Amino acid sequence: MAPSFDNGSSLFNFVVRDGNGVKGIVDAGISKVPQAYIQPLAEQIGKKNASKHELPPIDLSRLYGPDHDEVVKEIVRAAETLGFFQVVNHGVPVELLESLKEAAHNFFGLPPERKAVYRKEVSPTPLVKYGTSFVPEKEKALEWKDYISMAYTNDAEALQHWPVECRNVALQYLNSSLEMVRKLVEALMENLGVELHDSQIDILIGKKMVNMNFYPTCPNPELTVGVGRHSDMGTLTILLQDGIGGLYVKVPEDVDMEKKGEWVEIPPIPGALVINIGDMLQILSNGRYKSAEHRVRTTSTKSRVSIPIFTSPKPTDKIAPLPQVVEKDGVARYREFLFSDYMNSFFGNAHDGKKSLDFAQINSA
Ligand SMILES: O=C(O)CCC(=O)C(=O)O
Ligand SMILES: [Fe+2]
Repeated sequence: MAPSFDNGSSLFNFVVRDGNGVKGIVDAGISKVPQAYIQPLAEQIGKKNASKHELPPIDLSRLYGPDHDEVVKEIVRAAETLGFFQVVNHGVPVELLESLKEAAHNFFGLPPERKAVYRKEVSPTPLVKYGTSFVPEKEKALEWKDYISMAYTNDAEALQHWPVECRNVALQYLNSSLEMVRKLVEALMENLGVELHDSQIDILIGKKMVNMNFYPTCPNPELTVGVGRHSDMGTLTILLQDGIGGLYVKVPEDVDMEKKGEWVEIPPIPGALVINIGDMLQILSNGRYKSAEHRVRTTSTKSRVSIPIFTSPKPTDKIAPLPQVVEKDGVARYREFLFSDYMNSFFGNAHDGKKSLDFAQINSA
C-alpha cells in the first residue's frame, strides 16, 4: 500500500529510511508535493528570478599560449566577484559528458532496492553513499533531490566499489578533470603572490568526490527547491549540468558588478563545465575569492541531472588564510582549524546560505 505522503513520519520512512528517495514518491504518482517539501516563502524560487548570467565561457586552451595572462585575469575576476564561471576546452572529452548524464539517468532509473543498498547505514563501502535531500534530519523542508556520492581514494578502489552503472565514466571524468583543476588552483594562487609546487597544490585538492544529483520532475516547482541556498565546502567544484537549467547564483552585495544581491541563472552551455569557488578557497585567500551562494530550482517538465566533482583538503589538514595574503592584508579574517571540524560543522547543519563560513570567521569588533 502506498504510504500517506502527508504524514511526516511515514513520508520520512519511505523516502529517507527505506531509500525510495524523491523519485519514489514521484513514481507513486503524486499530483501535488507533500507538505514536507514545501519551502518557507522566503526560500521559494519564483519564475521572475530568471535573469541569466551571460558571460561567455572561458576557453582554457588559451592558458597554454600567448593569451595566458589574459585568461588568468578572466579566471581571477570571476573568482573575486561571482565565484562561478564556465569553461570550454577543459580537457574532459565532450562525448564523456554525454555518457555521464546517461549513466546518471541509468543509476537513478534502477529499482529502489538496488540504490538503497548504498544508504549510508548499510552501504557495503564507506566510499559510496546514496541519499536524498542534504541533511533530512535537520531540515525544516526537504530538498527535491536524490544523489549518489563516490569518494575517491585510488583508481583500483573506485573501479571495485563505485556502482557498476557509473564507475567507469565517473572515474574518467575525475581523472580527465584533474589537470584543469590543478591549473585553475595554480593560477588563482599565483595571482595572490603565492607560488605552490605541484605537491602543495595536491594538498588543497587532496580529497575528491564525484556526485551524481537527480532532480525528479516536480508537480509544484514554485513551492520547492532542488537544492537550498548554500556554498560548497571545499576548494573548487567542477560541475556538469544537463540542458534543463535551474542553477542560480547570488551576486554578492559587496562586489563591483551589476545586479548586486540578485540571483542570476548559470545557463547550460553544451560542452561546457561550470566551476565554482568553495569555502576553502575563500578562507585561504583571506576573503579575496568568493565561495558562491547558489541554489537549484525544480521543474515540472523533465527530470534534471547534474554531476559535480568536489575537491577539498583532506580531513586531517589544518587550514588557515595563507600567511603571504594575511601579511599583505594586515589582518587574518579567518582562524586556523582542522578541516574535519569544518566538515562536521558543514554536514551537521541544514543548508543556510553562506553561514557555513561562520565556523572560521574572525569577527572584527
Ligand atoms: O545541480 C546543480 O546544478 C548544483 C548542485 C550543487 O550545488 C551541489 O551539489 O552542491
Ligand atoms: Fe553546490
